[in-house]
Amino acid sequence: MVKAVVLGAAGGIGQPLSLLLKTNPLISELALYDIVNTPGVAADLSHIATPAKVQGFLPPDDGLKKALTGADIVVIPAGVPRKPGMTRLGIAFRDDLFKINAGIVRDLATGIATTAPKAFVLVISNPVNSTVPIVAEVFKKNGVFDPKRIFGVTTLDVVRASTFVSEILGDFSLAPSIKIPVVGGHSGVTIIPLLSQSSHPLPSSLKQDALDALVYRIQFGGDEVVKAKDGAGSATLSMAYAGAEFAEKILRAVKGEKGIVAPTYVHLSADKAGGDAIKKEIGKDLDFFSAPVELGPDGVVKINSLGKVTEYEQKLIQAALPDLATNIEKGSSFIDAPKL
Ligand SMILES: NC(=O)C1=CN([C@@H]2O[C@H](COP(=O)(O)OP(=O)(O)OC[C@H]3O[C@@H](n4cnc5c(N)ncnc54)[C@H](O)[C@@H]3O)[C@@H](O)[C@H]2O)C=CC1
Ligand SMILES: O=C([O-])CC(=O)C(=O)O
Repeated sequence: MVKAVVLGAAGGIGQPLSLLLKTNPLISELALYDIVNTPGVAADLSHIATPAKVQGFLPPDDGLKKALTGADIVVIPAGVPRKPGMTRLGIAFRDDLFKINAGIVRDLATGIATTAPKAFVLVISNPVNSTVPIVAEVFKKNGVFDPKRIFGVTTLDVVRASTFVSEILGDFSLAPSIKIPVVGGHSGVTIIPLLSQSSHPLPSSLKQDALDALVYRIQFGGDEVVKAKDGAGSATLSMAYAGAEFAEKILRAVKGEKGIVAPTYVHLSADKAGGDAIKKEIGKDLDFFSAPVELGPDGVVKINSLGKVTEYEQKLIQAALPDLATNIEKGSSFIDAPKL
């Protein structure tokens, strides 16, 4: 029996993500929580002939607690998305996104820490580089922090890398089999695609400016969608796909499947030796980093090395570090200093 919970289940990501989780045969119970509309979304999904029993919950009558009771895996796409002109973190508009989402994530994390502290927590809400540290701090405050069980979902960057490389290779049918580690964090220059390790090498004729453009497209893929949606939000459907894919990997690992590895943004103490090795590779003592992580029944088994990186990729890593450090500090200090 596996109970999955979606917090923010009525939103742009929440609805298609809940649909995909409802169709996952590994899930037997699906609880949908949001501040609006979950009874309708749950009723709708509950007619689908798959095993998961679906229920919707709202804040009144302890809805969050009821949704989370007995949870094995909790996915959090709650919060506001970007509008054109906003970035995920930083000054002005971006601070508005952080301010709102930081408080939402803190409150939801408190609910998980007090009701389902052993659940795997998958954080989608932006800015991921800061919201994951918020969850970690809340768990520490409640004395239940287990770094092996808290994940920032960076799968959309991995999915985009596969898709965009398939385009360059001129064969979309390759997209599902192209594997590229994308490491670092989840915003702008903190997104580091290690294209030299692609399972399907880029053409040797690819010029430097085309490589730069590809890296830029992976780092700022979110902007493409924000612009195209023209005020109606950011990526939702591709994110739902990516979130469901990552959740499925966790569930397969829990069931005992071995050798499942996925890039994800974790606290580097989740595997002390592996985490220390990453710190050495990047040359900085960061608490969080997205690295290829081997998953098992209790979450993180091993944080894998970044492997052989080119000089170009080492520069991308170095360019990411200042932002990452600032983002992590911003999230971590939010719990101790809630006044912004
Ligand atoms: N990690 C990633 O790769 C990605 C992350 N995102 C982020 O995901 C988040 C959600 O995006 P969308 O679904 O497009 O937004 P949305 O606005 O369509 O949906 C958000 C949902 O959260 C709900 N919500 C707000 N406060 C809540 C609370 N306290 N408890 C429970 N639910 C609450 C809202 O009612 C709404 O239904 C945003 O922060 C966005 O930036 C988006 C795309 C990719
Ligand atoms: O760009 C955004 O704001 C949403 C996001 O995280 C993405 O699409 O990768």
